[in-house]
Amino acid sequence: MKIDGTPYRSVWVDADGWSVRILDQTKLPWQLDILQLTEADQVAHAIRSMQVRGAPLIGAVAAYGVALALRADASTAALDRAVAMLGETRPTAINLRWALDRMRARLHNLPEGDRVAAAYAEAQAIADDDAETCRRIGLNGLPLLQEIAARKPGETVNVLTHCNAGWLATVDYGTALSPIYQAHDAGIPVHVWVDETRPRNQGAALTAFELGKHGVRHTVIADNAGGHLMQHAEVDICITGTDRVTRQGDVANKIGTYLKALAARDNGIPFWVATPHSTIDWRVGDGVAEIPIEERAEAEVTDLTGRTADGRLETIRVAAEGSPAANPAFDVTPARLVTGLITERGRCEASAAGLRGLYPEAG
Ligand SMILES: CSC[C@H]1O[C@H](OP(=O)(O)O)[C@H](O)[C@@H]1O
Repeated sequence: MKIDGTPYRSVWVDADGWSVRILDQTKLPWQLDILQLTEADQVAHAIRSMQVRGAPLIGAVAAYGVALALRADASTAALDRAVAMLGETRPTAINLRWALDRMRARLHNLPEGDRVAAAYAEAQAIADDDAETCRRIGLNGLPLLQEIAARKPGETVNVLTHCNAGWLATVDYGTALSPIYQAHDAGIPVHVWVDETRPRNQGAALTAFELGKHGVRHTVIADNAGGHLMQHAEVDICITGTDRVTRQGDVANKIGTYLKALAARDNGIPFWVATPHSTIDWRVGDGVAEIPIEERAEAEVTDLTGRTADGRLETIRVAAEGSPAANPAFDVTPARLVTGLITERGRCEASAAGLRGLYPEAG
């Protein structure tokens, strides 16, 4: 996607042919800092600190982290160390495990001398696959918005989304935002209610930034405003991303998603989840019982980072001194509250049968 006319992906190999470039998402929307990563340890830090974030992007960047590790040491021990280190950075998004498993399977049996080139090629394939997958998710989600527009000709289609599941959360195009970009580009009058998404404000900072740069009408709202807007017919559809979909259709996503799904169900509003194949965890059935939920630092809840009037980034404490905080970073929405899944292969109901229908090879 573009920022002020310049095309970007969220991760790419530098012109030097080996170092890895990322946008530092902890500085957006205030600063466009492009970081150069030269070692696997820096990739691990970038994922852990959320300089890069978003399930598909985490997987793609970790894949390049393996390539950087092998460039320094192509031994099997180094490969295993890199996979283990990168795999421990964040526990909920299954894309991380998916990408690392794919890299290990591709590289483990190769002669050491062939591993570096193969690692960069496989990481590039993962990145290219993600971009094309997300573009297709947009095409498969577009009819949902076209149907709403057809029901209310000339009126705005109002979409509510949570967190950031745009191109910044993927290699390109995004997942939940991909159908919105397609609709906007097709001339459908679309407006997006952007949940600020406490505590890290991925919505207010990143989704709003993305939509603004693409010219999509949007309004940032407090996380707790969504139910009210749904009660007053201000929301036609909810579309979110996900960090892990179970084989029965349960959905792990940013904390607060479950509450939005409850409000949507109570108000008869469709609640769709956009997911690439790399986010489906076929080994897990009951998401609430089985998906590990990342617990992040208390400071993310007690403190807030923003830009001062004179343009400086500053972090201030917003919670009472001495008060502890809890910070579960994700929750699980049971399949019964999900209207359907938007994938690169089409749309399906959030169920084992629905998923097997699109992915028969999953067995
Ligand atoms: C397209 S995946 C986006 C997904 O990832 C986000 O989590 P985080 O910002 O902590 O990486 C959030 O759950 C989004 O829905």
